Amino acid sequence: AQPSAPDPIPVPLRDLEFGQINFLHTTDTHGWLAGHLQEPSYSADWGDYISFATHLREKVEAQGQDLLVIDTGDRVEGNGLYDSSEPKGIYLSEIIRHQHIDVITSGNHELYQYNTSNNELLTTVPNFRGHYLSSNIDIYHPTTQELVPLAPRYKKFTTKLQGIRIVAFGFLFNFNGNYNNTVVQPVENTIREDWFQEAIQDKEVDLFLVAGHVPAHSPEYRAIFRAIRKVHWATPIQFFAGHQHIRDYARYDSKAMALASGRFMETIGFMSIDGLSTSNRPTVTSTPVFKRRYIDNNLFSFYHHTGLDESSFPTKKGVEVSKMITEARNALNLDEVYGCAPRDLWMSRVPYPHPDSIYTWLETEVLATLLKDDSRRSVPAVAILNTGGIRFDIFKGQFTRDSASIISPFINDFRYVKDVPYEKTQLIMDVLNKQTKILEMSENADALSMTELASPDQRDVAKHAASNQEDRESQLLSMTAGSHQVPLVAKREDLNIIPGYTTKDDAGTDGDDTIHSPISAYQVPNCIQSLLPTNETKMPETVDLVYINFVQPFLVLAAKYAGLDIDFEKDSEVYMPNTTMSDLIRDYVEANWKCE
Ligand SMILES: Nc1ccn([C@@H]2O[C@H](COP(=O)(O)O)[C@@H](O)[C@H]2O)c(=O)n1
Repeated sequence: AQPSAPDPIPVPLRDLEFGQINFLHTTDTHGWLAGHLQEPSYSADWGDYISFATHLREKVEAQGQDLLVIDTGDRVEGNGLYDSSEPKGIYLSEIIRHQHIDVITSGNHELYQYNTSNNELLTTVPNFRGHYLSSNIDIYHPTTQELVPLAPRYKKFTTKLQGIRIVAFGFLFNFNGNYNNTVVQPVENTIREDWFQEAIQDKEVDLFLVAGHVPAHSPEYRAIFRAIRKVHWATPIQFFAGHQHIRDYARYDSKAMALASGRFMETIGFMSIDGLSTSNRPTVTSTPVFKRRYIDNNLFSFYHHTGLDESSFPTKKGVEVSKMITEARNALNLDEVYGCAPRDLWMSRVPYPHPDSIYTWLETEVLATLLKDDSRRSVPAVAILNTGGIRFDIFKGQFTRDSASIISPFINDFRYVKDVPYEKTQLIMDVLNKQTKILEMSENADALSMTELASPDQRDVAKHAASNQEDRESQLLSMTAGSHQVPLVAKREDLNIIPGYTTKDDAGTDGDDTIHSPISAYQVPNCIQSLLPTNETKMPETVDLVYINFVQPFLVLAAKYAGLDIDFEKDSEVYMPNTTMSDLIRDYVEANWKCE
């Protein structure tokens, strides 16, 4: 772990149940390779994970079993270790490559920016040659301009000890926010292509492995499941899922399961399958047994599951990689303190609006006091921010350079359109926040869903809110299938049961390795707004409609619904040039949150 990482708290744990084939899975790590430096439950780093995988491999191989390591993308954007170097990510790929990963895929975040996808093609794919799969992404090669697959579409391989024959794919969900140097083909079209149909015709297969940056419960994975089942009615299929930032497990039939392993290096997913029929060991009965576990990413869990301790656990490589992370963090000055947060500010642990909601704070403090374009000083404005642009809670205490990247990593500009009737801006806000269903039924249904404006785990909170009438009234949900954060060391006095993930999934409520008490999650809107200046006594007739540029495609639709004829491409201009949300937050912290 990193030198400043808090020690994990001893807690009651459920064991791993090993099988013939075992998997470790990460997804949506978003640069958090140092682990969580303010939360003991998730305080192990990538070096510890390397040691953990090494020991587990030794342990299962000693029993004649196999272990595969999977990563399903969104390794970038979301932490100072990636976002605060210039260019971004100069340390990250070098650190990640030290983990042996058997199947690795791309997420949507690898494709938002031209440089990120090129770096994927020119660095990460070669680093994981033979393991990186890309079934539905093509890229215009930066030198030849030729459209080429980002990586091989699929592979067939056999496991080291048992020779289990696996056909593996690597998918991305139907993403359309990529920069125009990449092409993401919808999954439903990809599975009609000859290469995919040929791959699934193979009769010499013991297991299909579908790794992807695709939610476990999703139309895309359903489609792949159906396509494989049309040809192989009984061959086991193991899906590895991501993107929604939640712990989740989907059961498609008795031989096809999907595991999603959370976000931000909080969770190491574990999966085992026993009773596979293989060419070496054909079995006739065979309904294989699938077991899943969501491991809290900390050394207490790692020691427990490997049966090792402080002195026997660290491997040479693991220690070296932890050191590389420390050095990178130092070089990037990630511990530089901008100020001290006087209290916790939560994304979804409190309702919105609320004095402890990060969104209320942004509206009433940060945007209200700092969002001003010099050339538009005298003009009132309505500023719109998508809640998904904010990625993490703020914890009471030191707010560092790292915190700024963690809270708001994106390089989104502010833009504005002038002379928009104030009333219309409120209609627009209504559409962005409330009219999702109408928009989804419209002809643009495939293109945009307003829920993309919110943070990914909110889709899960919304799902549970809709299915739980009682809780709906208060919008309070106990932590069920979802993600969300444990408030640091909020330890209960009675037992060592600390708040955290209490996952409910298709296999029940016993998936988490750590027995936690639940925490709450509230729904928040897709977008929030601030009227500037805030001391206006009466509502202005017209305003500058200011927005973060990620919102623009959604605004185009919402403005149409509100009866406005705005050509956002032509009529909008940059507001506060060279300023991002992260800059505003940093300025606010420096000016207002002094450390005692
Ligand atoms: N420039 C960006 C990019 C993304 N977002 C928000 O993040 C969501 C996607 O997050 P995942 O980690 O699940 O891929 C997206 O839907 C937006 O809400 C953003 O605000 N700005």
